[in-house]
Amino acid sequence: GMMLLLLIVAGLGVVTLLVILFAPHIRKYAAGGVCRSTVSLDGKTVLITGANTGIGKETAMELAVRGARVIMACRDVDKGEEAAASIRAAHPETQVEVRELDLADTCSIRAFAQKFLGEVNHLHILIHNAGVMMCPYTKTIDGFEMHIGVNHLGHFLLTSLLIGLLKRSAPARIVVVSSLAHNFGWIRFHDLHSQGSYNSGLAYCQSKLANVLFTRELARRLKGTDVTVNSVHPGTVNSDLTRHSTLMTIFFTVFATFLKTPREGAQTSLYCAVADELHSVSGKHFSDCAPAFVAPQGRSEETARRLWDVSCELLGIEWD
Ligand SMILES: NC(=O)c1ccc[n+]([C@@H]2O[C@H](COP(=O)([O-])OP(=O)(O)OC[C@H]3O[C@@H](n4cnc5c(N)ncnc54)[C@H](OP(=O)(O)O)[C@@H]3O)[C@@H](O)[C@H]2O)c1
Repeated sequence: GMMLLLLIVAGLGVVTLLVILFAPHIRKYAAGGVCRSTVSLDGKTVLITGANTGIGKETAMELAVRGARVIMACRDVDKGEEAAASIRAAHPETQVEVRELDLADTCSIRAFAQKFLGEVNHLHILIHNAGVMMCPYTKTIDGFEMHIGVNHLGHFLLTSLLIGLLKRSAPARIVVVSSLAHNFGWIRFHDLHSQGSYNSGLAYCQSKLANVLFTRELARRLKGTDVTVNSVHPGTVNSDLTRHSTLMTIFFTVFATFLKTPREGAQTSLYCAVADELHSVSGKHFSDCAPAFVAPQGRSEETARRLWDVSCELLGIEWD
C-alpha cells in the first residue's frame, strides 16, 4: 500500500514538473490558428446567434471591428445588451445591435425572422453559434429534445426563413459552429429526441453531427447561388458551455491554461466568415483556420438527406 502511494505521489510530481516545463508550448499549441484576414466589412450585415457570451461575443466584436453592422441574436436581451455595451465600450466606432431570439421556441424564431426581414435589406454573413451542452433532459417549447432542438432544428428553421435574403445578398456566407464532438455522435433516427434513453453527452454529440450533416446538405442545395456554408470546430474553449456539467466545469477550470480563450476560439468562425481564399469553398469543415477531418458518419450523403427531410417534417416546413 505504502509503495503504491509513493509511486502515485512520484508520478504526480513528474506530471506536474512536465506540465510546468511544457506549459508555454502546450499553451501555444492550444491557441491554434489565427484568422489573418484584414478584409474590411464596411457596409456588410452580420447576424450571429448566442452572441452574449463566449465564442459568439468575441466573434461579434471582431466582425464589428472590421466594420460590419452586427446583429447579436440572444435569448436574454438584457445579457445581450450588456455584451453589446462592453463591445461598444472597448470599440466605440462599432455598430452592434441586440435582438431577441430563443432557438428553443419556433414562435420566437419566426417572430425574430419576420422583424429582421423588415429591418434589413441585406445579410452577408450568418453565424450559427448558439449552443447548449449536456443539459439535463429538457424539451423545447415545441417538444424537441433540447440539444437537437436548439443546436440543430432551431438553426435549421432560422436558415430556411433567411435563405431568400442571403441569396439576394450574395456573395454571402453561413458559418455553422459544430464541434469535434460530432465524431462521437450518430443520428438516432429511431429516437431523435432521446425519449427511449437519454445521455446528455451523446445528445450533444448527435446535435453537433447534425450541424455537420446540415452544412453538407445545404451546401449541395446552394450550389451556384454564391451563398456558401461551412462548419467549424472552434477548439476546446474556456467558456460558459460547461455550465450544466459539474465534472466538465471542474475539468475546464483545472486545465484552463491549456484551453483556448473565447477570442482564440472565435478565430475559425471568423476565418470562415471573411477569408478571401474561401470565397467559393462550401460544405467543408474547419478547425484552427484549416480544413479539418470529418467523421465518416458526417460524410454520408444519405444520412444528410434523411436528416434534412426529418427536420422539415418536424418543423412542418417545406424546403427544397
Ligand atoms: N467551448 C468549447 O470548448 C466548444 C467546443 C466545440 C464547439 N463549441 C460550440 O461553440 C458554440 C459556442 O459555445 P461557447 O463555448 O461560446 O458556449 P457559451 O459561452 O455557453 O455560449 C453559448 C451561447 O448560446 C446561447 N444559447 C443557448 N441556448 C440558446 C437558445 N435556446 N436560444 C438562443 N441562444 C441560446 C447562450 O445564451 P445564454 O448565455 O443566454 O445561455 C450563449 O450565448 C456552441 O455551438 C458550442 O457547441 C464550443
